[in-house]
Amino acid sequence: MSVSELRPNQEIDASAVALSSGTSVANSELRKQTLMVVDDYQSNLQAMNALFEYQYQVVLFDNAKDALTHAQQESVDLILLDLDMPDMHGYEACTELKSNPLTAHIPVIFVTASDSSDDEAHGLLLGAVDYITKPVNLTILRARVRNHMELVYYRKQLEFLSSVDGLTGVANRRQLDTVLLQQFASTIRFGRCLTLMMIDIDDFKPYNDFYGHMQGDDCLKRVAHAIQSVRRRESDFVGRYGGEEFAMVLPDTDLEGGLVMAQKLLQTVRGLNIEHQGATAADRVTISIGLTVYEAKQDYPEHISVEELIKLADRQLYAAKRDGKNRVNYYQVPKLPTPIKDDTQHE
Ligand SMILES: Nc1nc2c(ncn2[C@@H]2O[C@H](COP(=O)(O)OP(=O)(O)OP(=O)(O)O)[C@@H](O)[C@H]2O)c(=O)[nH]1
Repeated sequence: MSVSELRPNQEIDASAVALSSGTSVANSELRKQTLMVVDDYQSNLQAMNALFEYQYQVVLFDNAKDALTHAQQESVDLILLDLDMPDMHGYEACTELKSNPLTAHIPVIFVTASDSSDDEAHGLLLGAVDYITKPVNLTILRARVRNHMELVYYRKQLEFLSSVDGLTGVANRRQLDTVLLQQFASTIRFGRCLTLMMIDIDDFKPYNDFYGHMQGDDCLKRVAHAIQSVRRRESDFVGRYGGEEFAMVLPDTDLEGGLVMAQKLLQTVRGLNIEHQGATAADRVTISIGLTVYEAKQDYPEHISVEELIKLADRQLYAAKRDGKNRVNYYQVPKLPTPIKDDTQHE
């Protein structure tokens, strides 16, 4: 049977549907995986749509150029790609997909009338995960698509698990480093500003000593959750820096906005009202914050590194501890002519 003769497949494969649930462990929302089909024949597109629409979100393109643009902008899990298309050959499209960091991870299956083994070898060497020849055996096509979708699902689960801190559920240090590096690079490139906050639970050693390590873990989780809850924008990012220290990255946030967020953090953690008999600053759990704002300025020739940015925020964190804890200390890069010292930042 040729592709153009395909008919809707009424049988829904239960295992494939189960595997098409969302891509993150934390986010349990059910999301159909997305299958992109690129073929210049409308009848083939409609046939593929009919075959897969029950299991997957199917997006159809009759030309490679629009398909490539879509794949860069939207989430696509797997691509069925024709070889002979007027606007761009399938090999060329595959090469473009694989050379773009935004689309390189998307598996490509060639679906083509060419059954030459040289063509198949070439397609696979270009990075395609599979090569299917027309006329297509429907059962085999469905099975192959399902198998590759399964791999995509598990790969995404692994990616998610490897980026999350097991105890608190916020991003782990690895992910934090990656995001901070990306955001800082884009801040410099586009001449914007960025706030970095290093956040440390006060007197956490005495807390562990007094209440026990398990309750210490519980306290860490609650504080991490409270810090997360203060996020306002999609781009605001929280990660566990290590031990009882967290970091918050706020792109496009200046000193004023950063201090507002820091105040909210201090209040929110105090508002948890977690009793702490060994605390020096209050009778409950508090945090101290070291805040650095970086403003990319045209006339400021020296760009500091991410490591220096962290060091500057850490220095402010130590200063906040030294000044009595439960407060925020800050620094602006480039340094302001007269640094603001704002004593209203703490109780
Ligand atoms: N329960 C628990 N404790 C942790 C974890 N990670 C680090 N800690 C503890 O956090 C404590 C940090 O203590 P210190 O670095 O001395 O700091 P502190 O007592 O908070 O003092 P200040 O930072 O000056 O307020 C240590 O006792 C660590 O064992 C964790 O995952 N769970």
